Amino acid sequence: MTTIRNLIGGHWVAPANGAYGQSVNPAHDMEIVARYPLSEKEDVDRAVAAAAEAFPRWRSMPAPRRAEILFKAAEILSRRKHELGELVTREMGKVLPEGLGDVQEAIDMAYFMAGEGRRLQGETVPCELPNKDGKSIRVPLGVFALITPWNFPIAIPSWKVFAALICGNTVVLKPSSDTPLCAVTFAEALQQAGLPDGVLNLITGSGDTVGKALATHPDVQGISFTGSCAVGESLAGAAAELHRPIAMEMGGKNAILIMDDADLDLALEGVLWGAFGTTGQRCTAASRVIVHERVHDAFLERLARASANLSLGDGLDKGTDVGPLINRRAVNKVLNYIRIGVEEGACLHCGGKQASDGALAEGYFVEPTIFSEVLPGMRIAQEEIFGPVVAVMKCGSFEEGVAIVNGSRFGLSASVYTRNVNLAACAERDLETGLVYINASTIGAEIQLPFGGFKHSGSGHPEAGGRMGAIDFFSRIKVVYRDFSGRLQRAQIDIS
Ligand SMILES: NC(=O)c1ccc[n+]([C@@H]2O[C@H](COP(=O)([O-])OP(=O)(O)OC[C@H]3O[C@@H](n4cnc5c(N)ncnc54)[C@H](O)[C@@H]3O)[C@@H](O)[C@H]2O)c1
Ligand SMILES: N[C@@H](CCC=O)C(=O)O
Repeated sequence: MTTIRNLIGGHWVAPANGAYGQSVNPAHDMEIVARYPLSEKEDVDRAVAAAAEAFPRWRSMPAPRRAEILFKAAEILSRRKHELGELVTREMGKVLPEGLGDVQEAIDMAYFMAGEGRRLQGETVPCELPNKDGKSIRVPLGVFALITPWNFPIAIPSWKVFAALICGNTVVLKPSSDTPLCAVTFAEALQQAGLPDGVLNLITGSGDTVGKALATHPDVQGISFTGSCAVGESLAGAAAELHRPIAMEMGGKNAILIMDDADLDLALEGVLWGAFGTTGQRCTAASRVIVHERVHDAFLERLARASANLSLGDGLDKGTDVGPLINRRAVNKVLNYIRIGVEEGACLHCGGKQASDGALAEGYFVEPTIFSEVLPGMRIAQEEIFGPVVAVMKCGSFEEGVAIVNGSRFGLSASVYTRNVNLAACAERDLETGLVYINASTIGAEIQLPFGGFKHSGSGHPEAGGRMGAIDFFSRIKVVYRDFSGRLQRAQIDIS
């Protein structure tokens, strides 16, 4: 077990109150992975002060020089990929190939954002008057509060940290209390890469205390939040009052639509991976599957057979397909939704129980669960469960299928399986989600494009990835006019 500290102004320091919490291995809940500071407002104040102090020098460093540090961070993360991937599996529970993928996403993001250091351009435009020019430039905002969840414990901090830093901001990162050691190890890699003191600060502790104090701190200029709708929307109200920009990446109720002409082998793989990969704990997880009535029964039977063959276990074991849920609260939440589904009259087609045979009793395991005969309005088809539970529905046409997909308060990711190019094009146009996949599952977005949801899944600023998303959110545009005529030009033209 490791005892971790907060990172403030380049130093690893104990919390002022001396209080600690524990993160555990969700596959073996007796194994304590780390003790982490249960920080309070005082610690947040110190971290924000350190970030504010570091800001002027970091902002003045040319972006290509800032990029060199990010390139180095990418190299260090690559060298330490296996160690970090295993840590992700131990602290968060996802299977090792996904743990390694989590780290790889951070490496990709570091390289991508480092490249952006040479492309932080604005524009230069011709002016209406002679001897005058005008340009727009990108400038950083100042100190950013970065608040992150546990399900991508290295990748998600990296989305925010690298984008904020390359634009010249300094940051205070508040990771989830379920995965503090992952965040600390990530921050250590950036320190090793030569990041100046105070540019990245990290404070652990509860959301209600540390997260709230950070998001509402008077010296914070912007907030980037990824997590649940309930928390995100509460922060949005506070951010509006404080007049500061906030990006919110929140939950989903993502759907796969399978048409009668689809390649069913491909669709089956997409549903299995989308619904049960990461134990259903992705914002993009496929939790609704809408199947054309002509292929519904055959597909359902194949899906049930394939999911019954998935092997549950410790994600570090080679044969494991599905790891544990993050904690006991998550197990109770998922089992409660399974009970609700049964009460609502859906058919519990397979799974549905906590798995507790042998070593599984030591962890937070729930069987991959399929409900069939689900109606679109049922709670299991509308609310984010965030576990290995999928609701299968039937549709009679493409239009009906699209209406079911869109009949949700969420709008993060959707996919369609069809061999008909016209239907694929219509899906691309008509699906009301920030991400649309054609003949691929709802998960597995790439970092070089913006990532964000419509409706209650996001704030409409897709700050996670891509130039249009991240760079636009973490910088603002300043316009500069230079008049080098040396005289009053107003008289020469009708000008407002
Ligand atoms: N759209 C995306 O990109 C994306 C990605 C991953 C996860 N998610 C969503 O995240 C959720 C799961 O993550 P979670 O359980 O960690 O979410 P959560 O909302 O409980 O916590 C997210 C972060 O917010 C902090 N927090 C909690 N209460 C707070 C408050 N009052 N003020 C400030 N901060 C507070 C937490 O400590 C944590 O660091 C799911 O809903 C999932 O869909 C979304
Ligand atoms: N990057 C992941 C989603 C991250 C959130 O949970 C995906 O695209 O599936």
